[in-house]
Amino acid sequence: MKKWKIALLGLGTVGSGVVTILQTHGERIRKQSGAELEVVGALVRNPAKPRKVQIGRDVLTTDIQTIWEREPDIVIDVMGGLDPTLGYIEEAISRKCHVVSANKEMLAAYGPHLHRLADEQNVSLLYEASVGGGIPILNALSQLLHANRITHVYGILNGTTNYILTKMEEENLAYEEVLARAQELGFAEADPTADVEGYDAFNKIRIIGHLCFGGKTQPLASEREGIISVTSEEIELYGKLGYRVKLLAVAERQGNSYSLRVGPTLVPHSHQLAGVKDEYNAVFVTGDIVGDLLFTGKGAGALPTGSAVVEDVLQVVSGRTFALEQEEVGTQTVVHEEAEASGAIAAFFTLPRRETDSAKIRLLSFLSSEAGFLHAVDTLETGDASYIAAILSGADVQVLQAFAKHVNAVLHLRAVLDDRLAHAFREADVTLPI
Ligand SMILES: NC(=O)C1=CN([C@@H]2O[C@H](COP(=O)(O)OP(=O)(O)OC[C@H]3O[C@@H](n4cnc5c(N)ncnc54)[C@H](OP(=O)(O)O)[C@@H]3O)[C@@H](O)[C@H]2O)C=CC1
Ligand SMILES: N[C@@H](CC=O)C(=O)O
Repeated sequence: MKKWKIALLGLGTVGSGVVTILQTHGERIRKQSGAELEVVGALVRNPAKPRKVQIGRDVLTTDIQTIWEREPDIVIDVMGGLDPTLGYIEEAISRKCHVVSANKEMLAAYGPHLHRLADEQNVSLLYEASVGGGIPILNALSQLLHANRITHVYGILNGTTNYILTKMEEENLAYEEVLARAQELGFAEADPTADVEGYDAFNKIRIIGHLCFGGKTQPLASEREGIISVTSEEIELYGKLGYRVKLLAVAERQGNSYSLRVGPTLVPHSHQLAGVKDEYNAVFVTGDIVGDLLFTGKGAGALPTGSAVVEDVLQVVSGRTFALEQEEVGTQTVVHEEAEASGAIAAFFTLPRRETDSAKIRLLSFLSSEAGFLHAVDTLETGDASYIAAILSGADVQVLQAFAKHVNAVLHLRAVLDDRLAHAFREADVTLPI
């Protein structure tokens, strides 16, 4: 039986999950793969820190040279970040180590570069855990959908924000409280700003973009928005209109180019993505031959993510690697507002209490007659403010923004994922809640 020496870079949430799986499933892994996996080193910052797994003190090191001296066959990056991680991974490849990584930040920025180095050294590079936790989405895109041209990918790709949005809606908990819980559960990034401001989901959709549309593209950050502006009042009002707010990541082929976008999006209660709750992720893929596919599972946490890492290690043992899409398409950058101008858009207005009822009436009357085609509207009053939620087609974003300013309202615009609205255009009959 061939022995494979493994070095872990990092032994936190995911690294501990990997070690746990190797310990609990070692016998099964040996039988299934015909390989003996041995952890010969684990790079950490603080070797004295209590660990969630039993591991020999001599395995831990703070010195990368010690890792190289142990001559690993496979290096697993569960450490995260760009610096010094990228340098370590370049070094690992130059030493002809196979690489498995969970590090979406690094792969979104340097995936094509690392693929080139890995190809030159003829080693495997796999990173299933970087997108969708335990869901085998990248293996499917990279290895099982070659004949298909992927036309769309819609995903809930961040467990932390999906957990926050779910708990805000179902348990009426405050944003800060749920974020703290997500951190305790090990879902959130070291700096949770990456989760709540949409950078993490953007990195993941960018990695999907490389695999579906090729690696030579540089999308702009202006297409990314997180959930920090989403309030419980907004969730409640859109809920009354039949929608759930989800942080959706979208990659879409457009002719010979494609667009990437991340933002809070209204998903109708009847849509499969609306039922994806807590830390679960889901990826909706459309191929030109196969049609629609839906992948779902836990998108964060030690064991789901550890499972993806260990399965990648077994792919390495079988001689497999990920491959980028070969048919390059150019990139068309779609700015958030433009993306929505052609279809439906959701507008959420907050009017401070000091504004008179007349501002609310003017706003409702503008929405019903001048702002575009109004599909649905509802209002909510609290001690502090009045809220108006509207779903419109054919609205001019600049006109909406100007009118909001005119009546001293704060406006948040959201994308809407609802094919039914195209058909409902000019058929709906909306009664104003005045
Ligand atoms: N948590 C999750 O659910 C998921 C995480 N990921 C990704 O997996 C990676 C790891 O995440 P996670 O396990 O949550 O992170 P943690 O913060 O829990 O663990 C990071 C580990 O890396 C070590 N480390 C960090 N920087 C250095 C450094 N400069 N030198 C040596 N060791 C270092 C830490 O050492 P020490 O323990 O001594 O501090 C720790 O063991 C990240 O890329 C993350 O984005 C991907 C999918 C899901
Ligand atoms: N912070 C990430 C962890 C997994 O990628 C998330 O919440 O999804």
